[in-house]
Amino acid sequence: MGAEIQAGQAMIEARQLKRDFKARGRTIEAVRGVDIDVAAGEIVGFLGPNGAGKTTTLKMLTTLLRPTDGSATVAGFDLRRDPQGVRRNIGYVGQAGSTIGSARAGEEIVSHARLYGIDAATANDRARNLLAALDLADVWDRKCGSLSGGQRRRLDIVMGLIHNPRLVFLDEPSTGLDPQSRANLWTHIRKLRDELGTTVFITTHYMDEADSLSDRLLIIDKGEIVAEGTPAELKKKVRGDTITLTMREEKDATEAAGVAGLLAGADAPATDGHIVRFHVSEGASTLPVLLAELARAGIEAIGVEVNRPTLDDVFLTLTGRSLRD
Ligand SMILES: Nc1ncnc2c1ncn2[C@@H]1O[C@H](COP(=O)(O)OP(=O)(O)OP(=O)(O)O)[C@@H](O)[C@H]1O
Repeated sequence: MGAEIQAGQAMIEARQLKRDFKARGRTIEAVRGVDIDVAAGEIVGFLGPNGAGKTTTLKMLTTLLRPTDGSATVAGFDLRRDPQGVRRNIGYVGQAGSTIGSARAGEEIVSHARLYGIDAATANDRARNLLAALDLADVWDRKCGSLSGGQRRRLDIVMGLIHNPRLVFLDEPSTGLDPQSRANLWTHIRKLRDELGTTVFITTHYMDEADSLSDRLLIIDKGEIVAEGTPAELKKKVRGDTITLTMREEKDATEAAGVAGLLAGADAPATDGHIVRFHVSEGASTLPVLLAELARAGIEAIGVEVNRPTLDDVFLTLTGRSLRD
């Protein structure tokens, strides 16, 4: 048995967790030995570009995939020695969702709870409480397929929490939702932590989601953790502002990058099609100089933006690439 975990103690402690895949005679090092520490009661965002190793890591931590190497304790249970213990004490909400469209929401949750050996009366009580907590009190008799995208995602979360796990994994929970439903989902995830004390480990490739929802972030790239800290701490790593120029022609972008690279305090500009992006220590005072230099070179920008540092800039600074790539 794993001991009861108090707030602030380790809920996930992974050491050098590694997973290779063999495909067509090649070895793909999907996760190259990551250390992950999550304390009880935290909301931790796991952020990285497509193919970085988020899902593979999540599958290892939830016992769905065996690590090639390394060790982990999850919710107080050893991943290798007691995968059953891990499974019983975590919730997992995958990308695909777990509800059947033609089933009625209340019955669906109760039958899911019965799979965990929870008696019908307890399952009923818990289902009603969780539905109320996620603003779904009136969907009990509704068919799952008739719910909105946001409601259905929250219903998936209810399913993942029905056995009272202390730790829940959410794999890209807001993918496909409109901005308003996404913001609403974040409010509910925060409420889960605040009211039930649930530890939340959430994968996402949305920077705004990672930024506004997470207490702490882990950024993964090419199977390795490249940064870790609160969103504010990470953004402090990036000094200055980002200037983004949109040019009419791709060849203008190359020329504009040449001009921008000569400005005082500018780093090496990155071009992407018609777009040129670079950092300067102070955007507002650099802008007039930049526009004058572009005019002198006979090139005109059709769009100019100055932005404060984002998590994408953190990633760009660390890896030289954009998270969106
Ligand atoms: N079963 C598999 N067989 C072979 N290669 C795999 C397998 N699963 C994942 N990979 C590879 O491992 C790497 C990491 O994939 P993973 O799905 O963990 O990334 P991800 O960060 O979750 O990406 P996404 O945001 O696209 O879901 C990728 O190069 C992927 O192609």
